[in-house]
Amino acid sequence: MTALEVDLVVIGTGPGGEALATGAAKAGLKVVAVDKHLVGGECPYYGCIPTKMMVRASDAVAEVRRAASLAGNATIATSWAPVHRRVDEDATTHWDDTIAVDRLKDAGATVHHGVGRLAGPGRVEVTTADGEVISYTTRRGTVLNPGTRPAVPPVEGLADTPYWTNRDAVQLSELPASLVVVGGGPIGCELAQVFARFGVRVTVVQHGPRLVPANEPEAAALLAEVFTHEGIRVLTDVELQRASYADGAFTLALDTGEELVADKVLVAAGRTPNLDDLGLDTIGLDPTARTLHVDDRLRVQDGAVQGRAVQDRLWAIGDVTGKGAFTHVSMYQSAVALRDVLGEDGPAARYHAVPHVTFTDPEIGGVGMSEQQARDAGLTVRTGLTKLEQSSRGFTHGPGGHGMIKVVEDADRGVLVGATAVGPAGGEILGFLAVAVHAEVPVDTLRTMIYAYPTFHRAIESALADLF
Ligand SMILES: Cc1cc2nc3c(=O)[nH]c(=O)nc-3n(C[C@H](O)[C@H](O)[C@H](O)COP(=O)(O)OP(=O)(O)OC[C@H]3O[C@@H](n4cnc5c(N)ncnc54)[C@H](O)[C@@H]3O)c2cc1C
Ligand SMILES: NC(=O)c1ccc[n+]([C@@H]2O[C@H](COP(=O)([O-])OP(=O)(O)OC[C@H]3O[C@@H](n4cnc5c(N)ncnc54)[C@H](O)[C@@H]3O)[C@@H](O)[C@H]2O)c1
Repeated sequence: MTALEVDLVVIGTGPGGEALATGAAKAGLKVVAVDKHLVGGECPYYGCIPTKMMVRASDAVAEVRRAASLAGNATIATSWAPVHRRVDEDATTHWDDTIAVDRLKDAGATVHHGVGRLAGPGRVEVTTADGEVISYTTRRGTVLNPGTRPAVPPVEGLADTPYWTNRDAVQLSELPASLVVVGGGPIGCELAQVFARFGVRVTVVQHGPRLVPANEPEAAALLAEVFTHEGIRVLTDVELQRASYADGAFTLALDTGEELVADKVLVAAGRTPNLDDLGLDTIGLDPTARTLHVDDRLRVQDGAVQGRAVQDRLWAIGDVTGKGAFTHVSMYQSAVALRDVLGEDGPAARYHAVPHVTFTDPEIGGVGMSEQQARDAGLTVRTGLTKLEQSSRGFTHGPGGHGMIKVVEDADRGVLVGATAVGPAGGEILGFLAVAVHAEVPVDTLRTMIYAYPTFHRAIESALADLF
């Protein structure tokens, strides 16, 4: 075993870990970054980037189909080949991270492909891909950014079938004729719509009462309506009881008595945090935990003792902090933690205005609290809602113009604490609402400004007028 001393070890290079390692190395620290798979993490290779390329393609298909009622005959002979090519070549360079590794090395970091584990306070053990074990003592500390992997629900027989996860779904070169998507969260919904628009017969099995449950129920209802209209079968409040695979077909038994038969099954039923093989027990933390407690500088806390760091100089960022499993949260935390690592001043992390967008069509953007969360927090809540179709822009847009704006006000303070924007550009409209929630802009100010006509965002004015 080789023993070395460095300033900082970053275990896991998701988007935040990669950025933090780069920043620390550029600032002159001796940095080691270790990833057991690809530098950059889930987002560029199996998550955001490839799936948004797929979404872009399926939106193009939908727009061609809508053109018929707007501009005359248009037909499209869909092909998955260009989608696969873009994902394979442009997005992931064949799932090869050489460019990212070189970028990190150019910044001055040492990069290992291997597994990093804590080995007691201030110590990290790295087992490289070729079996070498290096023991690092860290002068500044360690940053944990291990991310998550797909969770597999404990359904009888499922583990023995060749089910897909998001990792398989983004690598497809050909599409199946039929697909069951298990899970109606963002991954399940984005991919269900993509594949359906390319001609796959899709059924979504969601064990909760609605799709995309992290969003307002009105948004979920609208999405279910659009899915049904597009030919996607949406089953909510159903439990998958058994799964089997034989002769090239999956059979899924539901608690309703129905048996679904499909060519493929995509499991998109949540994520398992990569905390179980990180050596957390060597510093007194529970390796079976689902999240790591962090303070507003991302220092890992002893969950049992309020305000006590588990050890000096251990940070965690990204999905495992439980503050929102999004790339922008990982990146935001990365910047806050980097300042702390470097001993620089700057704003602490706040999460009152975390935005999120599910890139279905319509896009579902949300920021801050839902109405229910605001009520549960004991706020005096007023809400306002307007349908996009009732706005001039929604009306002129015609097909594909479904959407809504919902705003949630803390009436005692007269500020928005949450908002939802659903529509063709829901994620972009959300930007306006994110500023309002983040900066706590008074509702009176929002009500008395000028909204360009006829934009989608002008519907925000109507939602504000509806507050009661
Ligand atoms: C299909 C899909 C679509 C998504 N779309 C979006 C989107 O549109 N927008 C958005 O904001 N978010 C999206 N996300 C979520 C986003 O990918 C994650 O929030 C983001 O990657 C941040 O994760 P992270 O920084 O926690 O780490 P991850 O990206 O999960 O990376 C963690 C890294 O740590 C490595 N690692 C783990 N344990 C060890 C260890 N012991 N030693 C060494 N290395 C280790 C892993 O190999 C991995 O490379 C999507 C996710 C999926 C799955
Ligand atoms: N556009 C985006 O920002 C985006 C896109 C995709 C993923 N993500 C991130 O990745 C995370 C993981 O996404 P996800 O969709 O896998 O997880 P999720 O936890 O958000 O949703 C999974 C869904 O599966 C359902 N489910 C769980 N077990 C089930 C079972 N046995 N049968 C049927 N349904 C079951 C749950 O009710 C839940 O609604 C998300 O929380 C999100 O933060 C973000």
